[in-house]
Amino acid sequence: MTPSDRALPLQHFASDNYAGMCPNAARWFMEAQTSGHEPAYGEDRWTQQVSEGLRELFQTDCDVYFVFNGTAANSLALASLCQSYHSVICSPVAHIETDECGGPEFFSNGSKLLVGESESASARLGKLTPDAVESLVTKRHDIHYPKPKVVSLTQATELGTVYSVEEVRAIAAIAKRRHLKVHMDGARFANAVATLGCHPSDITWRAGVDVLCFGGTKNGLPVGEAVVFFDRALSEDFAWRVKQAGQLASKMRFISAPWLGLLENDTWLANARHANAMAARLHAALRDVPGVELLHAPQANAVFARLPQPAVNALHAKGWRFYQFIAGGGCRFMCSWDTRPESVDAFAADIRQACGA
Ligand SMILES: Cc1ncc(COP(=O)(O)O)c(C=O)c1O
Ligand SMILES: C[C@H](O)[C@H](N)C(=O)O
Repeated sequence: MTPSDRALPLQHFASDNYAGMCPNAARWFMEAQTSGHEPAYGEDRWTQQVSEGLRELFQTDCDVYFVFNGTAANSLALASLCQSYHSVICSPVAHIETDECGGPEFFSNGSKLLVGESESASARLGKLTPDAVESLVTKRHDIHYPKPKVVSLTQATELGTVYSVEEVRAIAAIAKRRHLKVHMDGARFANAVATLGCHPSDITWRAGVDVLCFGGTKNGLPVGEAVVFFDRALSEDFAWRVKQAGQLASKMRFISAPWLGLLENDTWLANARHANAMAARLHAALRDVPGVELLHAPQANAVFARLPQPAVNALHAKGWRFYQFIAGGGCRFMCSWDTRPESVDAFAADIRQACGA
């Protein structure tokens, strides 16, 4: 039986971007839709309500903006933290380095990304490490070197791992000591909080993070990421930066209202917990399949594995979609808020068959 023969529509393991809108987000989207005429450009009641909701969630008076996607969120947030002659320290597998097509450099008018290398186990798991940050910050102080100004962490990382509270604090402590700002690419922030079981403030402003790009798209929204400044001094004029970049939605309510669906009853966490659980289910199902080399245990909603190319080809021929270009390491099997256990089991069965088990 091929995936297309299955009764339910096929679900893929390429990206959590493949999933649709979760029911709660959809309900709020329709609530905003059926209201008739409403103020534009963020002056609507839903945008105000969800901004207040995020301040309550993070337990601090943070400044909140909404943009269409994560690349814009990261690029504009970084541009607001540094000048063109500054540099941003990130991990070698950081999305801002590998998958944003120079957006951060473009929107900051030239800030350079400095890749923090380390031989440590953490670095091999996609994390930026304190020693890598310290090494880059102290490497040079001459006028020819783009002055480090920001440290960027991805939480959860591009390799599906999660910084602990202590790890975030350790990097932020170096950043503060070296007068750097801390940016967090939180495209999968919900998945990290679900894994850690901590309060969202514990791995953000309480740990020293200055700005969080809070991903909603991968968590069940149709579109839309929140840029959350925990230091309002850093968001001065950010609204104009958003407008100039073409990221200010005129009908902002259709981005912000679905966010209320995520915040309601902590749906954002429930969606993330489910996606993480599906990754754990897939990892367990693949553990004893001959030919499958599991790269590391999942800490969020992705499983990374190396498969023989013929098996990859056979899976693609059966209609399964998944990426092989992430972080230069094997196949990435990404689970979403709506991934069904049956889809995981069917995919694992096809992997087993493709590997000749
Ligand atoms: C870690 C990470 N950061 C940011 C993004 C945002 O990318 P996009 O501009 O595709 O929404 C993504 C992928 O979507 C991602 O995986
Ligand atoms: C890889 C692609 O850029 C997207 N961020 C994803 O994670 O699917």
